[in-house]
Amino acid sequence: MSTRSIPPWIPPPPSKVTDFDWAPLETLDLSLITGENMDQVPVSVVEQVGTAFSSTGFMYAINHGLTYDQVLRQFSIAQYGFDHITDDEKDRCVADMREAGSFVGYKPMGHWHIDGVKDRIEQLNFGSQHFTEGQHARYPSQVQPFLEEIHAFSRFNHDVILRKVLAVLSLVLKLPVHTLWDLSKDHETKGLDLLRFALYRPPPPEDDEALGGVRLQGHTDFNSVSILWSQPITSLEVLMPDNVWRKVRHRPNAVVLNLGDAMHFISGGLLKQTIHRVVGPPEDQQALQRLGVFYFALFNEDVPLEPLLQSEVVKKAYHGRDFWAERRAQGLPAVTAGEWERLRVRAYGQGGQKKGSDGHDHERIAGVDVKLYNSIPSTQATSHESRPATHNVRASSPIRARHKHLTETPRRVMSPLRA
Ligand SMILES: O=C(O)CCC(=O)C(=O)O
Ligand SMILES: [Fe+2]
Repeated sequence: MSTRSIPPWIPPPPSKVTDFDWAPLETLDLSLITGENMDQVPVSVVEQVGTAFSSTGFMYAINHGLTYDQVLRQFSIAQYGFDHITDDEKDRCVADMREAGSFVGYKPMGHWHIDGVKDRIEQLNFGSQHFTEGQHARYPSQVQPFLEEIHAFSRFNHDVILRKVLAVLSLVLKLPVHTLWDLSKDHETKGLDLLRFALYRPPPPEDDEALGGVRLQGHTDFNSVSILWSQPITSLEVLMPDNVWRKVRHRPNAVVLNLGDAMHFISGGLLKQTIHRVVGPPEDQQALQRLGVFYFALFNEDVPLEPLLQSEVVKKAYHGRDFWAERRAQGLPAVTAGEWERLRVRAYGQGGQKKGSDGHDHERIAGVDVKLYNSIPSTQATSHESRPATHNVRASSPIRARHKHLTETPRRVMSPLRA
């Protein structure tokens, strides 16, 4: 494999602000899952993961098998890409989000306009079906020399981390250990998995002002399992079961796992698609760019998002519910994983949301009510200095809103994306 020499990406220093009410997340030790087919799973792991994903819905995972240097190499490639791709190449490779509902390629800043505010997130998305040589031209020429390395890393996410997580989750659903893997394994021919590099640039103060410091609106991911490679900028927040946003603490060389809509549907709602968002970091990180590396896994595109009712626990969780009632009433089947992904990508951030009586933004996708959250206050550190700077300046910031008992109308902010 080529390992072209490029400047190493040095993780930015962690914030000195540490007195947050951090999200108390469980840690999955992936080395406990063994066997050639990654199907030897201790009972204690099944219990731990089952509890985590039916409550908080987020977990750390460690001992995945890559060294931190191997992971940082991907961050270096990502940074190199964002630093060197020319405007012409960005234009040439822009992802067809509106028509095809696909993130594959380059996502420019500002594709999402909400209430006149443009997002400040650039992305490069590598599709699992688009690593073959004939597909290389989809990607900017500046990153083409790295596609082999990116592909290998992407495969590692799928073939090791995802496979282990799906083995555990199949057992959580009391199904044969390979069930969820069998629905996901053909990602290079029938899948829409994405390896994503993302660069969050600090917004101009007026944008932060308008959006209350929120940079990616509270959302659920669209896919099955999201693998977020931990990075040091303190910005990711999870909406916990007690309805409080808590920050996810950086752990070097760990991943943060969460589940998306597709897993929620297929498990009859037993497994949670947890709401999360990205907010401005503490003062000492405000000026920094935030680089992210993510793997968004999905079931193969033709898999219907029907609950797996052969599982007794799924059946029980689904009792009295019908995710696809509206479609059935029109004589239509449940959507497939691919359809759901494309519909959400197309709609995302295009202004189709409506404010609900609960204050959240709602989008109707395939007859399902999809919520985008902005109005719940963030839990903050106890000291004044530790609050994100943007949260100190606005009368209507989330912090102030909390003190006003949430009487303000929530703002519409950029919704997230994918996954
Ligand atoms: O930037 C992050 O940490 C999370 C990004 C995210 O939630 C998404 O892209 O769906
Ligand atoms: Fe997300």
